[in-house]
Formats: sequence, C-alpha cells, structure tokens
Amino acid sequence: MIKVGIVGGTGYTGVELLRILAVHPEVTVSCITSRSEAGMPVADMYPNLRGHFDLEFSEPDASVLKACDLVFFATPHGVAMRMVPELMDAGVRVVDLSADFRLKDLDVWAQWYGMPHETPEWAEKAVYGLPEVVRDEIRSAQLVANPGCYPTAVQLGFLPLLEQGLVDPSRLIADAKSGASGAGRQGKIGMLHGEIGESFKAYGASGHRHLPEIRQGLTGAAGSQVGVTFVPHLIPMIRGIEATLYAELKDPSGFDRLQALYEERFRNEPFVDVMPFGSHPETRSVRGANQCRMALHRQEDSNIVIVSSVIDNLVKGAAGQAVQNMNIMFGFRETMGLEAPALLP
Ligand SMILES: NC(=O)C1=CN([C@@H]2O[C@H](COP(=O)(O)OP(=O)(O)OC[C@H]3O[C@@H](n4cnc5c(N)ncnc54)[C@H](OP(=O)(O)O)[C@@H]3O)[C@@H](O)[C@H]2O)C=CC1
Ligand SMILES: CC(=O)N[C@@H](CCC(=O)OP(=O)(O)O)C(=O)O
Repeated sequence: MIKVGIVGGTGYTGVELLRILAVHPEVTVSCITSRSEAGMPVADMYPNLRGHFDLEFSEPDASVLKACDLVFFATPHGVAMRMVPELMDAGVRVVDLSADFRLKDLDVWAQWYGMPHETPEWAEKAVYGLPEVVRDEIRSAQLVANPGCYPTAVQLGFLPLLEQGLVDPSRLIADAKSGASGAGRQGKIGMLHGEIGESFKAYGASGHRHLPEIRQGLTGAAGSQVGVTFVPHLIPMIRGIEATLYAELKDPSGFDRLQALYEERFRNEPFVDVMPFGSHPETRSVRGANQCRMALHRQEDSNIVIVSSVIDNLVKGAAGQAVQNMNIMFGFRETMGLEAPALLP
C-alpha cells in the first residue's frame, strides 16, 4: 500500500484521479488539496465519491505532501515546477499532469508557457511518461511528466509509421477535436454550454502549446526532425478526443503491410487497441476508459495513410495515464485500477 497526495483535487483531472484511485487496491489517498475549497469534505463537492473518501480538501502543505510516497500534480502550468524540488529532496515521487516538465528545450517551454522555467535541473531529469515508448525509464523515474491529451492521441497514432521510417516525416498532419473538459473546470465564457453547444470551431491554428510537445515526441520516434501541422478543434461534447492523422507513404506498395505493423507494434500494449482496417473508432468507445483506439484507412489510389485515433482526454489523456505511470513506477500490475471498459451509451 502506498500513500498518495493530489495537488489540485477540485479540477477535472483531480476528480478523475480520485475516481480511479477509489478502487485501486494498492493506494491510500492521504491528502487532496484545494486552496479555494480547503475544509470542504471531498464527498460534498463530488457526491459520486461518497463512501469512498473520508477526507477534506486542504491547503497545499509541503510538510504533509512530503509524507506521501507519490504526489500527483493536477494543477495549472507553473505550479508543480515550484513545489517539486522540495518533494524531490524528500525522496517523494511525482507524476505531474501539467506541462511543467514535458519539454526538454526550456527556451521553447518559456515561449509557449509565457514564463521562464524555474527548475531546469528537474526538467532535464524528468521522464516524459508515454508508457508505450519509455516504459523502462518510467520504472525508475522519480519525476514523470504526464503527456498532454492531444499529444497522447497524436503520438500513439503516428508512432509505428515514424519508428519504421515509412512516411515522409516532414509533412505530417494532425487534425484533432476535443470535448470541453479539456479546458478544465475554471469558469470561462467561451466554455459555457450556450457558447459551444450547436457549434464547432478550430482554434490555435497558427500555433498551440501542444505543437512543440507533439514535435518533440514525433522527432524522438522518427530519429530526425519532423514537420507537423497540428490544428485542434473544440466540439460540443464533454469528454473525448478524436485525432485524424495524415502521412504520406514513401513506398505506396507497403500499404498492405501497415495493418500488421500496427497490430504487432501494440500487441503487448494493454491500453492501445488497433481496430480492423477501415474502422471508425468513436470517442464513446473510450469514454471513462484508459484506452486509445485507432484504425487505419486508405482512400482509393492515394499514398496518404489516414489514422483515426481516439482517447478520453481525462483518462488516457490525463488521470488514467498518470495512474498507469504510477503503477509502472511502483511495480504494480500496469492495468491495476484501470481495467474498466468504456461507458456506453
Ligand atoms: N482537462 C484535461 O483534459 C487535461 C488537463 N491536463 C492538465 O492537467 C492540469 C489540471 O487540469 P484540470 O484538472 O483540467 O484543471 P482545473 O482548472 O479543472 O483544476 C486545477 C486545480 O488546480 C488547483 N490550483 C490552481 N492553482 C493552484 C496553485 N497555484 N497552487 C495549487 N493548486 C492550484 C485548483 O484548485 P484551487 O484553485 O482551489 O487550489 C484546481 O483543483 C493542467 O495543467 C492541465 O493543463 C492535462 C491533460 C488533459
Ligand atoms: C479543449 C481545450 O481547451 N483543451 C486544452 C488542452 C488540454 C490540456 O489540458 O492541456 P495540457 O495537456 O497541456 O495540460 C487546450 O487546448 O488548451
């Protein structure tokens, strides 16, 4: 049994962590922070957790967090980077759901996140926790940077093509759509039902902060600099991301082997499902599940590979992947607490 703390327990990813950890047999949650709701019983704010947690939200307090074996940060960017050094010195392990430790180039980080990075030494040591790529490094990591939601869906979908050098790496396209929970729980007019319902729009087309993260991951997979166009869209649903990915095959005669390549690449991955060629994975098939489902397509006489990749942004795109990382770090079965299939309808 390990003792776990959550900093930022009132946000969407924080409560998703609680939902998953409520039934995790190896975890006791000993501390859940919120500055605005300190003193409120967790189950009063989230009745779905009644009977599971007899805890109140508390102010973030390093002396309490230092008594944990692992702390999850489910906070806005810029918070974890300031609190992590003290926890690292105390030997606590951390999974950070924010972007503070995801990018290795800290000039790029500062450019996208609008502040200088304050703990470059930990940014360098952090492991970018996409288990399907760096499982062995995660096992021994003290600090894991949990990947972003869009970057998870996009990287998993492109990985086999880039690792095998089958496509032109300079002309990748990721056309991604997300539900509104991706923007978090803090009130914003643009996220009101009346604003996003019955509507659908692209945003960040000239550049989104996930672009450098996607570029970093895909460059690692390809072994050389990639060129990627990434455009996110906001769709009127709550959970889910669908990323439609496009890449140009260098040798179109290789098309027939791609399905087998994808199936083989993810054969031993418990949380990646390669569907039959030509399928259309739906976000509802992963809603609430720590799962990425994907399928390959080809249009007639085209040498463009199309991959459709879906995840739940709050689960494989955030809290579920964070628990998957925790399981790997502590030597628990990787699927522990994460076995539940998606909610339908
Ligand atoms: N939503 C999503 O789909 C995904 C989110 N993420 C990332 O995960 C992180 C959390 O996201 P999400 O749950 O959506 O965010 P929310 O805005 O819903 O919640 C943020 C939480 O952090 C706490 N918090 C805010 N400021 C501070 C601070 N200075 N110190 C300590 N606690 C603070 C808030 O509580 P209080 O203010 O009361 O302390 C709240 O509990 C973000 O970095 C986000 O980018 C990553 C992948 C997907
Ligand atoms: C729909 C929506 O607004 N999505 C968020 C991205 C999700 C997120 O939380 O970003 P991180 O993974 O970097 O933490 C956005 O575009 O800013």
